[in-house]
Formats: sequence, structure tokens, C-alpha cells
Amino acid sequence: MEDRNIVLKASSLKLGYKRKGVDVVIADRLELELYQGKLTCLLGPNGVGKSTLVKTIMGQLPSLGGEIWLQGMSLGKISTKELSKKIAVVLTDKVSLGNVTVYQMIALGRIPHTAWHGSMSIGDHQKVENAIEITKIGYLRHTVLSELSDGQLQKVMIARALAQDGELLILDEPTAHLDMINRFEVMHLLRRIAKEEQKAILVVTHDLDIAIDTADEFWIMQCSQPLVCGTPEDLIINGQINLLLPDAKLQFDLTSGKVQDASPFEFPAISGDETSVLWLKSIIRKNVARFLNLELELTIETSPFLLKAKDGDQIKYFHSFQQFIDFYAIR
Ligand SMILES: Nc1ncnc2c1ncn2[C@@H]1O[C@H](COP(=O)(O)OP(=O)(O)OP(=O)(O)O)[C@@H](O)[C@H]1O
Repeated sequence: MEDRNIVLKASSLKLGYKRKGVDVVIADRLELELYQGKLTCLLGPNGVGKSTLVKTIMGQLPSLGGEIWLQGMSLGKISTKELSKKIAVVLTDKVSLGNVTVYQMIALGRIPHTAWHGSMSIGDHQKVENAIEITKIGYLRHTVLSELSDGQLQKVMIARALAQDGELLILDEPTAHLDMINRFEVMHLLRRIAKEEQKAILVVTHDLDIAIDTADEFWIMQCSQPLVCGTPEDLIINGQINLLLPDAKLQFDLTSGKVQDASPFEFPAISGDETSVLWLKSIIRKNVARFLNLELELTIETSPFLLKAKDGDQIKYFHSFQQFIDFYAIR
């Protein structure tokens, strides 16, 4: 653990807002570290304080207590200009610069490094080109932002953050509003950037399945509790992943890696290969209200698909899950 390069560290961090001079505390006693080359996902229920934490780490919102260090320097001692060179942020806010081209937008990432009216140096243009190459959006270079899809726009905003060339990238729900393929692509792009560019990346997300696939580290935030930190795999195996599911009706299923109904469930006897049994259980579970015959003995094969159901002396064969469920639904 000691050999991991800490980019940002916070100790006894107290988060919140001032209302009429009074502290409104959102979270307290937070201990956290972000590492170079690691993708960290911050997860937690709506309203728990994830954006508040992000704003505090970015230096946009003062903490109510505790310390934050960026590369060993106290955050409070770093000027806004220096901070904008070190931390790049991608927020969910809609971009209103519709007529700006992709190249121009990414070039805005260089502003902290140039004077406001100063022109970009060759080095600045190289940083922009590099960001375009990493995010593979060269084909969009001259397109105006208003003509981009949400997924393309998200990649442009990531490229802008990359062009900024800070040590730390923070993204607040970068996969919100994206379809499944784009969610997957964006998160895998962030993982690649963490590894190849050796950036520390913090992503706020509600996308548990893709976060499990891509994150090196999870921070689980819960109301009035310390952050729970660890690799997704450790948190799954030790059951702490269920902290994300305080509703007793839901649980994280270790075998399928999915969140599912936690109500006790007894399956009929099933034999077959592991994957087929998993999906047969999935359809049985969904149809539990109309599927109460526990005397069944089920055998499943998938090449070709054949589901044998033995009910006492009777044997029935089904060639799809649909046939199987339809048959038992009408009994
Ligand atoms: N400017 C503000 N002043 C006072 N309270 C605020 C302010 N902004 C947010 N809050 C409160 O802080 C709490 C945490 O909000 P925050 O936006 O950080 O949650 P979140 O975990 O990011 O939620 P979500 O998943 O819905 O985005 C909420 O109770 C919210 O009402």
C-alpha cells in the first residue's frame, strides 16, 4: 500500500454548507486517498453527499473541518490558478456553447496554462492533439458541439479534462443519460486513461455493474457513516457492497454479480451447466408468484436448448424459457 503514489488525501474531513452562519453537516470524519494510475468510483444513494464531497475536493466548497492535501500540499494553500492546473473536472451540466467546435472546446482545457488573452503555444496544441488521440475523437475535430450525441459530447469533455493535464480528473456521473454501449465505452476509456496516462481519476456513479468492471477502488458513502473504501472485489466478497442496498428487500448476488430481490426463495431441483442454471433461476425468480410447484425436477441443456421438467410421473420438454413459463403460468 505504501508504494502507491498518493495524489490526494483527506483526513477527518467534515463536509457541508453554511446556512445563516450555522454549519449544516452532510458528512463527517471522512478519510480518503486517491492514487496515481487508479480509477476510483464513488457510490452512494441520492442525496448522501457525493457531489458535496467532489466540490470540496475540487476546492469549490470550503470544508467545515479536517484537512485535504493535494500532492502533499494543503488544499487551502494552493491558489485557484494552480488548482485549475492540477485538477480537471467534468460535471453533468449541459454545455451551452453549441457553436464551438470540438477542437475549440478541448483547447479550452489549456486555459489554466495560458494567459486569458494569450495564444496557445505549440506545446498547448500538442496537448490538445494528444487528448484527441487518446479519446479517439479525431473524426469529430471540426464538428460543432450542438451536433454531437450525448456519448460523443461526454468523450469531448473528457478530452478537454485530459488536455488540462492535471494530476487528478474528477467526473460527476459521466455516464448519466448514456446508452449501455456508451456507458461501457466511457468507463473503459477512463480506466485506460488512468493506466496509460497515470492519472488519478475519481468518478461519481450510480452504474454499479460497469463500476465493478472498471474501478480499482470503490468509495461507498452512507448517511452519517465513514467512507468504506476498498477494491470492488473485496467489498463484494466481504459483503460490504450491500451497504449500497440498505433496503432489506434488495441484496447483491455474489454468483451473478447483480442486485436482486432478497426475499427468501426456494428453487425446485435443477441440474445443468452453471450458466444455464443461473438464467433458469432468473426466470423462475421473476415468475415466483405463479410458479409454486417445488416438486419439479428440472434438467437444462442449451446446445440445442432443451429443458426437461419432471413432475412426478409426467415429463415435459420445452425448447425455450418462454414455453416453460407459459406452460406453468396457465396451470
Ligand atoms: N448549496 C447547498 N446548500 C445547502 N444544502 C445543500 C446544497 N447543495 C446540496 N445540499 C444538500 O446536501 C445534501 C447532499 O447533496 P449532494 O448533491 O451532495 O448529494 P449526492 O449524493 O450528490 O446526490 P445525487 O446522487 O442525487 O446526485 C442534500 O441533502 C442536499 O439537499
